[in-house]
Amino acid sequence: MRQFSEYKDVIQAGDLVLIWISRDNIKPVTIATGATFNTRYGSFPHDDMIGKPFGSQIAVRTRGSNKFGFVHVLQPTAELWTLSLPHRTQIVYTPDSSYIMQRMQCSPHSRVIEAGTGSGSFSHAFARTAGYVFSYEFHKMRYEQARQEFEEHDLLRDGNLAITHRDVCQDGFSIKKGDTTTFFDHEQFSGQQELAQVDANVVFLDLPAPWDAIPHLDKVISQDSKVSLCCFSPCIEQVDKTLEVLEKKGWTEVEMVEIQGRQYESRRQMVRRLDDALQRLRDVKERKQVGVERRKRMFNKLISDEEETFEERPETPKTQYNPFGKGSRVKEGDLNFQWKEVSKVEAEVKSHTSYLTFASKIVRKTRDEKLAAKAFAEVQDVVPESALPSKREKKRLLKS
Ligand SMILES: C[S@@+](CC[C@H](N)C(=O)[O-])C[C@H]1O[C@@H](n2cnc3c(N)ncnc32)[C@H](O)[C@@H]1O
Repeated sequence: MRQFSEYKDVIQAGDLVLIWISRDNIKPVTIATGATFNTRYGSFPHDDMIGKPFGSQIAVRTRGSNKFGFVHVLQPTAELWTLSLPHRTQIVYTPDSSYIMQRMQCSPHSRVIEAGTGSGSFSHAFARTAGYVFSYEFHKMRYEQARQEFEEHDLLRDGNLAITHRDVCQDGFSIKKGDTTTFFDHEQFSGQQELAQVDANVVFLDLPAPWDAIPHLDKVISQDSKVSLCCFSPCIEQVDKTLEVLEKKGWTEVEMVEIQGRQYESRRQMVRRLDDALQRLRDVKERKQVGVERRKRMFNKLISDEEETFEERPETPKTQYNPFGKGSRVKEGDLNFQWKEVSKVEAEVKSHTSYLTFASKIVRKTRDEKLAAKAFAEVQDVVPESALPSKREKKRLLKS
């Protein structure tokens, strides 16, 4: 079973699981009979997890107390892997990777180039969505670690990912036999070909100097379909240099985007009217007047040397409803009052990770009439006759 792209119901020995201890603490563990997973909340025997459905809560009694510690055992997904993977580099997080993939229309039809691999965070997301992923890393140790992880996660042999040890800025993206790569390990590619057909239509560059890698792309990108590119750069100076090369190399539709995650706090606020404010002022004035009169009476009693008696504090009616805070408390959303939805946004932006520079390229701009006719024929099978263009319209479209 491909652990990151197929689902199963029950945990078995040998499965990679992600153990959710807390929101910031998720640990990848391979389940083994007789093994134990130790945390500060207690020791969890793997045997308690085997046979349970994924997502189960596993509880153990904390030693020396009557309390229980618990964890949740989750099935691996690209998103959870991003939160739990061992960091070897800065990584791309899900808010960025999901946006980038949808902007580049990444789908099972996509052949992706990713450089560098880094900690393999984005590689997992790409591998789940794309048809094939070519990932490149020039740091030998990071290459080895990522290769081993991809192997353990079934992304290589039976999967749709290949990693190549390469400095793409210097040596480009072409892969040939003899290179340090997992590409030719795949049975399906173990034929006679010497040079790999990369044919990428999605390119993602998370490198310090993407402008040095971009000129090498022409040799490996698709000649027949639109190619989308995204460069992930933390500094605006890098964006500037990238833009220069993109223009020189004929990339179009260039756009720079920055993702800024913000926390919105949404709640309901009671609707306050002018009448409410006037009522509140009258109320305050009335209470003040009662107090002044009471103090005046007490003072008169003192100087007239009358026997001191404690006057009962006059009962002032309790405010039933005060939209300005004090008085009877009204629960947020109480149906007896009117409310409006409001939201508060965090004042500071905390999440700048990088600037995303998008561009696209169409290499062969001539129209393949046979392919167009085939596409029309395919559309005809799924679209009702009435929604299709007339014969004359079709001819005109084909000519245009
Ligand atoms: C920020 S990390 C990539 C993180 C990755 N996107 C992730 O989500 O885990 C950048 C990686 O690019 C690699 N790198 C830098 N320059 C390179 C080059 N010229 N060729 C190949 N890899 C390179 C670095 O070794 C590093 O591992």
